[in-house]
Amino acid sequence: MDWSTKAWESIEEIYTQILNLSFIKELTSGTLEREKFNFYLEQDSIYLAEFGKVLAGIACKLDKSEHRKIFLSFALDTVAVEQALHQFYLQNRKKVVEASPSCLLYTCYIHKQLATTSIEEAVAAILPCFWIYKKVGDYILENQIPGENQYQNWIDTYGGDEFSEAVELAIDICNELAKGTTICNQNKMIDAFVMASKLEWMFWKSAYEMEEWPVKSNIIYV
Ligand SMILES: Cc1ncc(CN)c(N)n1
Repeated sequence: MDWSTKAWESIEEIYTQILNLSFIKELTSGTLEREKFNFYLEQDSIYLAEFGKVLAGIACKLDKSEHRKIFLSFALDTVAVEQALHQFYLQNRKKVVEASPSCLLYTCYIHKQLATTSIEEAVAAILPCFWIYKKVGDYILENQIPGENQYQNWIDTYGGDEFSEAVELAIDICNELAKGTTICNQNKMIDAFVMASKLEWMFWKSAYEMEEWPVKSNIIYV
């Protein structure tokens, strides 16, 4: 069994719980309140900015030039496509938004992986960002009720064939890196993959709840 098969089997339950989230159910039916979707997109813009930096950082650490090129293209293309999607829905709204606790936790986690763990673990930590979104996009495409859905543009970005190519490349690189490393490190890669998958679940849950910080501040800038 290759590394990615074991990794996906390790998160089957988390994935099922993602599909059962109200956010995903209402995105599928198109009934998700726009306010919750906008909250999600604003937090996702913060997430994607950090995700892009981590992808570029991973590229710098990869030994194979082919892998480096792929990660640099992820940093440029994939993130650009997603940011364009945000502009479509938010019409370049320039609201200053603070990262929610879950968003901050997730972005700090992927930066921590890049800064303090092996390159294999760092790559494993970003794989759920690709793979879970692809699965969720396909799931929504297959299960949505035919007709107008105000979130169709979002659904089409992740479901269907275009995003698949990037996802397959990311999975293949993980498998190749896993093959070239120790069993112990392969297991650490699984841990990173599982943790990032939990953080994906939290990110959607926190968007639906429009998560706030439990303590407020009254910042006075100079
Ligand atoms: C939180 C999150 N995770 C993953 C993706 C898809 N790259 C995203 N846009 N946002």
